[in-house]
Parts: sequence; structure tokens; C-alpha cells
Amino acid sequence: MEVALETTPSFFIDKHSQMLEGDDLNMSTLRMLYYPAIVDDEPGQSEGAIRCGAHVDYGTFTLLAQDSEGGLEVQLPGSEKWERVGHLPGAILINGGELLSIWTKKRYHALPHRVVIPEQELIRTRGRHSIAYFCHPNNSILISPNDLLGGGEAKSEDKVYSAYELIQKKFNDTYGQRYQ
Ligand SMILES: O=C(O)CCC(=O)C(=O)O
Ligand SMILES: [Fe+2]
Repeated sequence: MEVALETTPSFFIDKHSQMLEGDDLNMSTLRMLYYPAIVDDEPGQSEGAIRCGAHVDYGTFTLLAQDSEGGLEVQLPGSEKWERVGHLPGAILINGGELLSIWTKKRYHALPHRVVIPEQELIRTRGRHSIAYFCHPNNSILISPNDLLGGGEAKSEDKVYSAYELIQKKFNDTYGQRYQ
């Protein structure tokens, strides 16, 4: 990414240096996800039900390892259509986060994604596992798009927020004003 964005080597590494030092300093987190099997459902009962609702991830990017059960779908830029993400054994999917999209003026998109319940009877009755590593910059880092991609003069209305402020903003938008 540093090469593609023609920025200084270690631009991103430096800003993620506290990844292993706890939430106070950096919100990166590893999550082991389990979606239970759909059992005893009448035909149509779980219609419209979803394993993980449509969202974009918050941070820099997410590394996602999924089992072979399927169900992950993404919306590509400029399209409303949900596209299935196939399963490639051993592959790790890299999903850009919202913070990276702000940082790079949308050069890197945060793709909306969701996990649906498969239609096939046999697959529905099996659980699904995935492992997601949500990679975030250190909380104190200022996410200034003009640090990357030159961008010309900063305008006064371009308020720059820290990674911590941006994630709090996102939590507030998602869950209401519980996070202050
Ligand atoms: O389980 C998955 O494949 C995706 C999970 C996900 O998108 C998330 O936890 O943010
Ligand atoms: Fe996600």
C-alpha cells in the first residue's frame, strides 16, 4: 500500500505500532466468529434472516479467514448488487475499512458486506466459522487524507480527526449516544 500510494516506507507500519498494546492505545482486535446452524425452521421461517447484517468495517483493513460454508457477500463500488465471495482454501480476504477509505480519499474502498444464510437445506443445518482480524491505527493517529495523496492545500472545513475520534463517531452512529 505504501508503494501504491507513493508514500514513505513505513508510513502505515509506524501508525499501527501499538497494535499489541491494548484498547487504550490501539483498537485492533481478533475475533473468532461462530454462526449457529439453522435447525428446526419451517420453510420460509428464516426468510430474510441474515447471519451478519450489511456493514462496512471501521478500521484500516480486516483480514478474514472463512470456512467453506459460504454466505459472505460484498457490494462492489457503484453497485447495489450483492456478489458472493467464493471460498478459496487457505486464502485470507483483505477487506478495506472505512478509516482507510477516509485516509485515502476513497482510493481504497470500504466494501459493504454481509453474511447470508445459505439456501441449500444441507448447508443451513451446519454452523459457520470465520476468523477476523480488525486492523486499526493507534488511537492517537490523526487521519489526515492530505498526508497521503498530496491533496493540495488543506481547507479549513477539512477537520482532521484522530483514529479514536473516528471510531467513537462510528459507534455513536451505529449504536446511539452510549459511547461518549
Ligand atoms: O464472518 C464473516 O465472514 C464476516 C464477519 C464480518 O464481516 C465482521 O465481523 O465484521
Ligand atoms: Fe465485517
